[in-house]
Amino acid sequence: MRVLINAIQRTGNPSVIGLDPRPELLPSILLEGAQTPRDVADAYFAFNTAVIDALYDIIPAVKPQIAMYEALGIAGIETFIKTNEYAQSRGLYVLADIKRGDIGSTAASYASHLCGTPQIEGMPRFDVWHEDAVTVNPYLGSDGIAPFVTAAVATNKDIFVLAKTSNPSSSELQDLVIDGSIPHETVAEHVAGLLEEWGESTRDKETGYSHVGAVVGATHPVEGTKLRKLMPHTFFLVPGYGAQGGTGADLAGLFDSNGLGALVNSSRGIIGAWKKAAEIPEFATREDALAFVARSARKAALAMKDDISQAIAQ
Ligand SMILES: O=C(O)c1cc(=O)[nH]c(=O)n1[C@@H]1O[C@H](COP(=O)(O)O)[C@@H](O)[C@H]1O
Repeated sequence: MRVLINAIQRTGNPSVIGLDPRPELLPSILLEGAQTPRDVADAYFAFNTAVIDALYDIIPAVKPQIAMYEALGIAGIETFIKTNEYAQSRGLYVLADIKRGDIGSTAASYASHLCGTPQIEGMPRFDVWHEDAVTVNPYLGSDGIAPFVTAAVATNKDIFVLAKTSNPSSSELQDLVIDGSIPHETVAEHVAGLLEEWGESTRDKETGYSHVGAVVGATHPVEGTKLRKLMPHTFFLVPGYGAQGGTGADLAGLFDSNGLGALVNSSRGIIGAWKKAAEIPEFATREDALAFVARSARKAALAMKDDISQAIAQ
């Protein structure tokens, strides 16, 4: 996590902005005349670059969610990749939200998201996705995770594994108490133990954090605070702030004693901030619309930064 931690310290801002474009989050002028997936994907790219340009100096990272891009097929995937490349060129850490999980041999192919295409003799590896970290699902256990850990260590990148997710029905599985376990623990707490174990050999001496992070939703602050204590070497990605109801007050227990250890995500709350403006002007041109999106996103991101600083200072 050293690269991410350096970026957080450089900006003094442990937040990540989710690049999750959808048609309803774009000013309609950007989609005027759109007839094909490529037209929509091009509008998404213009939208993303406007947001990145507005924020790159005040945030450490972006988190593009692949679902929104996959929905557009090849044109969408191209926009996802171009967005990642553009964000990296602006100095941002790209945490790609791809949530993969499969048997070991297939996971090894998915892990090429981090370490490049599988190597065939005489052929170089291609870093096709331009990602610094990915999200991973632990449901298949250690053989589904190991290839990602190997890829992350080989490339000095990171993975973030789902532990306690922000959605309301996460309790259906993650809060189940494992009968017979001593001390009694929930499934999420058991995952916490596994994450410490999976990351152990990859810990950075200076920061104490491994290459294996955990996803812990801001919407479950009591459980999150418990998980923070169970995972002293595991950096948290904290989604659920903003649009899902998580607030600054919910974040305090998720950071470590140095005010590090967590990266708080907001997607709709920032890229859709323009829709909440007291007055939305008629946009005469696409440039006007993008400038308004950019200004609103910056204002919302600065407010989020302040909110998190206050939570850490508590
Ligand atoms: O892995 C994630 O990022 C994630 C995990 C989780 O528990 N909850 C969660 O909302 N997310 C993602 O975080 C983003 C949240 O978006 P907003 O609710 O718009 O801020 C989406 O891209 C979700 O897919």
